[in-house]
Amino acid sequence: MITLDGVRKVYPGPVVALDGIDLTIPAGEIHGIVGESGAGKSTLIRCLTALERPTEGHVWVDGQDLSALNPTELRAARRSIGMVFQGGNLLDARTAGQNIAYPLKVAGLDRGKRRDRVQELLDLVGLGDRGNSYPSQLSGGQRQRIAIARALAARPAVLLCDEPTSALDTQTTDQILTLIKDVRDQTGVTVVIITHEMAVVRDTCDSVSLLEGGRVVQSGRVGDIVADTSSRLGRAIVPPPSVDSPPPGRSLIDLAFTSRPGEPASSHVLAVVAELGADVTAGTFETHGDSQIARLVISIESEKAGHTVATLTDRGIDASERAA
Ligand SMILES: Nc1ncnc2c1ncn2[C@@H]1O[C@H](COP(=O)(O)OP(=O)(O)OP(=O)(O)O)[C@@H](O)[C@H]1O
Repeated sequence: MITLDGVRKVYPGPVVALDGIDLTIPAGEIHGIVGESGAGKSTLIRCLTALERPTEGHVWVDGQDLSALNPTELRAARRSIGMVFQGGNLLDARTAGQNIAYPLKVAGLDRGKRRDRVQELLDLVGLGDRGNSYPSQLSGGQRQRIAIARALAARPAVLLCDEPTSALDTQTTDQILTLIKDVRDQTGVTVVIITHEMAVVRDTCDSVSLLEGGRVVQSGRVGDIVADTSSRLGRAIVPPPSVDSPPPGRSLIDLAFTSRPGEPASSHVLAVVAELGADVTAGTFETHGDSQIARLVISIESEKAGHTVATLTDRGIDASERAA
């Protein structure tokens, strides 16, 4: 479990990078941290590894208040925190196996136990026969698998991933995210993923926090956030479908709604759309838990657009005209 309690970080300048962060991430959860460049994501992750000390507040990782530890205790505590960076950050002059063994050597594990643990980790990340390969002989996805194995070597309670897939293509990204989920399922490790890719949040994270100007402006279960049609973050995670511009004289209207057991919204919404004489242009439907999240684009004659949005809104449907 990770807890941040009133964490502020002010750099000389002064630059307020974190402005009072309160956040709890339960054990075994995969939590995404999203936000624009400069929002404070890297500072937050550096505070979680104690590479950075908060100016105010406390960071608890796996039951330990990092701010209360002396340098020796901190070195030991860092072993319970694994880190994975964009691009892997492997040591090029060492083989995959030696990269994974390195933290075990630092931890003082004897050679035989190291060898067994390295093989176990290579198997865990699906590269059981690549221990003798150098990073330059591996693909980007394979290097990232080795980086994950190295981060897990000392059996950390927490795995911090800073943009783990942003250097990878879509297929490799999916494989790495599946691996992170499998690792969490098998080991119970708590995972924090910093990402600018909303698809990572949608497909992988249990919960998410949005940082803006060093503050958490929204935080919660991904399923709840995407089900909340008024949430900007929810719409970023499940975006409306992209469609071509409408022909002259017609306008597009975006609808967002959520169907839950006992509250099936789709037939109601489609009936209102038909009653108003609008056409359905495109739609996205996604299931999160027991909710079905819908984003619909409808088209209508431009002079009826204002009335259509007002009627839909009156009937409790989230609707907005798409800017031309
Ligand atoms: N060492 C530093 N000294 C002074 N200011 C810093 C330092 N590190 C970060 N900052 C500032 O703190 C703020 C937050 O930066 P941070 O790197 O945490 O944001 P970020 O969300 O990770 O951005 P990015 O996505 O671009 O990496 C920014 O205004 C940044 O310029």
